[in-house]
Amino acid sequence: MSGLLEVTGLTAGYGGVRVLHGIDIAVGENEIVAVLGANGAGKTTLLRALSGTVRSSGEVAFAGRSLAGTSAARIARGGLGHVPQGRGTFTDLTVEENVRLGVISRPASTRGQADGDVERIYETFPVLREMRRRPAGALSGGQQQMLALSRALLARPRLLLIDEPSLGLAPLTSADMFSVLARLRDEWSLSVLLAEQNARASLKVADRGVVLARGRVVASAPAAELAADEGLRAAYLGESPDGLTEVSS
Ligand SMILES: Nc1ncnc2c1ncn2[C@@H]1O[C@H](COP(=O)(O)OP(=O)(O)OP(=O)(O)O)[C@@H](O)[C@H]1O
Repeated sequence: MSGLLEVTGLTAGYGGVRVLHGIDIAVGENEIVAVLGANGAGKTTLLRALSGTVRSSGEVAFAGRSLAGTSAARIARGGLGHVPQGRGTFTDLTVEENVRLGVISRPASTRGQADGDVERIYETFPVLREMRRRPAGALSGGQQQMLALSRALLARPRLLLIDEPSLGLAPLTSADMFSVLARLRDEWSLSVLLAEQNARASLKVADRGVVLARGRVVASAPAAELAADEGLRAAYLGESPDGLTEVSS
């Protein structure tokens, strides 16, 4: 598997307080990698550091190029999309206006195909077509998450960084959300780096998982292996050893 994203020794923090202490992580082409960890482990900071929205040091290579010193805008245009926690939809704008905001981050050479991609998005998420003239604030939480994903897709990313897509969603909606990610990976030829507290559900769709604790990688393994490791889940993911208590998100 070729490494689309290769990160070595990544450190980052806020105002002089270091939060990430030398992270190594890789994502291959068409791979879904789940970054797991309890509250405050550093998942969000890792995604921010990769998208250039938090300053970091260390080596980050994306599609064979170093991202050192690259601005957040260039990183986005270079194919690394970021769907932050909280979705960031503009509730007064219509669904379609929100979707089309993604065009701004598109490489200039692909702007001509934007209409075709909007159509493809509506094929992927028919409910967004039905609601396209409605304000985004009228959508449910799960639909808003689809909208945030759509906007990111319109920027034509090769890798999507997605922060806690299941946050605040009812369990069934959140299960749908994870299966949507697997579909997007296949239909849009994407790789996905997913930050999640919901270990069990995210490991069902992920190929591999990486567990963070206090800003360090404490485990990295195929998803099935991590899912079966009850001791690890109890130690770092807040689940009971019998595996019956799912982490609430
Ligand atoms: N903007 C910020 N300014 C200062 N400290 C921050 C900021 N954002 C996060 N932190 C701190 O960085 C550490 C890691 O937080 P981060 O949000 O990356 O963890 P997380 O694993 O994503 O947790 P959560 O699931 O709660 O989002 C925490 O100690 C947090 O308090």
